[in-house]
Amino acid sequence: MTDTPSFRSGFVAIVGRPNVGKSTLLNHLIGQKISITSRKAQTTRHRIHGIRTDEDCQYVFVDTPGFQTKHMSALNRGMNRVVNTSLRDVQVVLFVVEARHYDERDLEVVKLLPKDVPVILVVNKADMLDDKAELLPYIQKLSTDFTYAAIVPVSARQNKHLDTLLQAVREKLPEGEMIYAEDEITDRNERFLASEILREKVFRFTGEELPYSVSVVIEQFKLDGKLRRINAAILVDKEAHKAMLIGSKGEKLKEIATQARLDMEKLFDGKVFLEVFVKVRSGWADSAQMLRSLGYE
Ligand SMILES: Nc1nc2c(ncn2[C@@H]2O[C@H](COP(=O)(O)OP(=O)(O)OP(=O)(O)O)[C@@H](O)[C@H]2O)c(=O)[nH]1
Repeated sequence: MTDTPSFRSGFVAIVGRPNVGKSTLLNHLIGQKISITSRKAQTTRHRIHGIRTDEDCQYVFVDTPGFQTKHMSALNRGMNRVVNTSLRDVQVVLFVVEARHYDERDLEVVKLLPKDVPVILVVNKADMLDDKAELLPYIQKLSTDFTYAAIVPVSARQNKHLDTLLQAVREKLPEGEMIYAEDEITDRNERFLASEILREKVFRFTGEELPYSVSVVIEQFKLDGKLRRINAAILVDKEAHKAMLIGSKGEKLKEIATQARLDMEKLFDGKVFLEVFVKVRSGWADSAQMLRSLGYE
């Protein structure tokens, strides 16, 4: 008698301090770019579900924002709440750290790890170690801070050992039916994806000059036949930031909007008419109402 493995499914949260590679990991695990990565820390501010359906398992990933301890504005407090909330209803937590750097910011996240949900420690960027023998003592050190269900070194960027990771996750998921239809990749709509793309361009074209409090709001998203008409606002908290974004003769904003439009057209597979405004909103990062309107509860 052959023993076919039973189907398993469940929710998996990805947590870790900024810049450890959570978005990269998610993208590679689900094989499609839905969450935007950037070299600038903390670009992921929303929960994103990514779904991977294999023959014997469906993984529903929850991507949580980086855990920011440096600037505790209302925005960041909101983000910490998102981290907490997203850990409550999952079956497995992936705690991502870097192969080389482990500091007090990682320990802040350790404090949030649930005791009643299996936590798998994902040691990412293993490709950065010249000598792989460094891994073992490093892992030993990390495992004294928490009782992990498994520890898996990977390279998200190079797609290394992701199969091992998926296997480790599957073992911890309960037997059950598919949660989402097979062709659903993300539960985020085009409006959200448009704002993510624009936000990525803002960070890319302004480098380190702009603070993290910059935000993007899609004010209008209309389908006009096959054309998508999108009006977006980039919210900044100082006139100086507005000038920085607009650039001399509006060159920078034009470049940002053009690159964003091209990416949107590729993703939506259709023409996009994109208008982008820059607005100054003083003290917005501390406005509870603003947080709500951006989807943070
Ligand atoms: N060398 C190496 N770099 C990686 C790997 N995975 C991610 N990176 C890089 O690390 C940087 C941060 O990656 P992200 O995926 O944006 O990190 P994140 O944890 O989602 O960051 P936040 O959104 O700030 O929380 C990017 O420049 C990635 O290309 C990896 O396996 N190896």
